[in-house]
Amino acid sequence: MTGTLILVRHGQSEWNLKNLFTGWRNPDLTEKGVEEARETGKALKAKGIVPDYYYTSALRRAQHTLDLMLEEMGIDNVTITRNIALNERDYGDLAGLNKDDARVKWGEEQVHIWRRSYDVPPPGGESLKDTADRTLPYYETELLPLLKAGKTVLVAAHGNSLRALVKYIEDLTPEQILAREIGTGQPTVYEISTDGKLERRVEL
Ligand SMILES: O=C(O)[C@H](O)COP(=O)(O)O
Repeated sequence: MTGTLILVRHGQSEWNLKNLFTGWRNPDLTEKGVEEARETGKALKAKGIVPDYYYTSALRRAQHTLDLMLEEMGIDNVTITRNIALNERDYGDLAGLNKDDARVKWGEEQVHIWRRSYDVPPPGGESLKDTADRTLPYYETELLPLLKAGKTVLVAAHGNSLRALVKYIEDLTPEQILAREIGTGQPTVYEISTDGKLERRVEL
């Protein structure tokens, strides 16, 4: 029996809307973000998916996304595990800055390197590799045993913590993962075999 892993990026946040680097800062969802989370919850419900376990980060936008999805799925009274291992990449000194202002200040190329290189961290923050170094051990110790046992696990998290997981699960190169954008509210669904390997990606 395969396990099912559902990864969902939080809906649009107030800082996504304002085009600000967010990282570990803690804005909530916009109205559009609320709607995106609800739509994803409805899509999972329509597929008859009922998760056994629920995980999210320590940040409000991901927690709120999960709560809204559960509401749409008609699920309540479940245990939700929150852990900073699933937090967004820490954007360090860039957090709170406008992404276009940062391009003017440091140049398009430098900002692109900070945002989309694999192992160059922004000043005072984490690279995608640093993010993977906390996200993957958590996946391996907490989530993978459940998936190997055939459980369905729902994770509401962030663009870059999810990118770290997607890279590992799909065995992508740094170049491949950096070209992969995960939209707000977007689900990625995998079936994982009893030996912990990716069996297939499922389109919702
Ligand atoms: O933290 C942020 O600013 C965003 O959620 C992700 O930003 P990115 O697209 O620059 O990686």
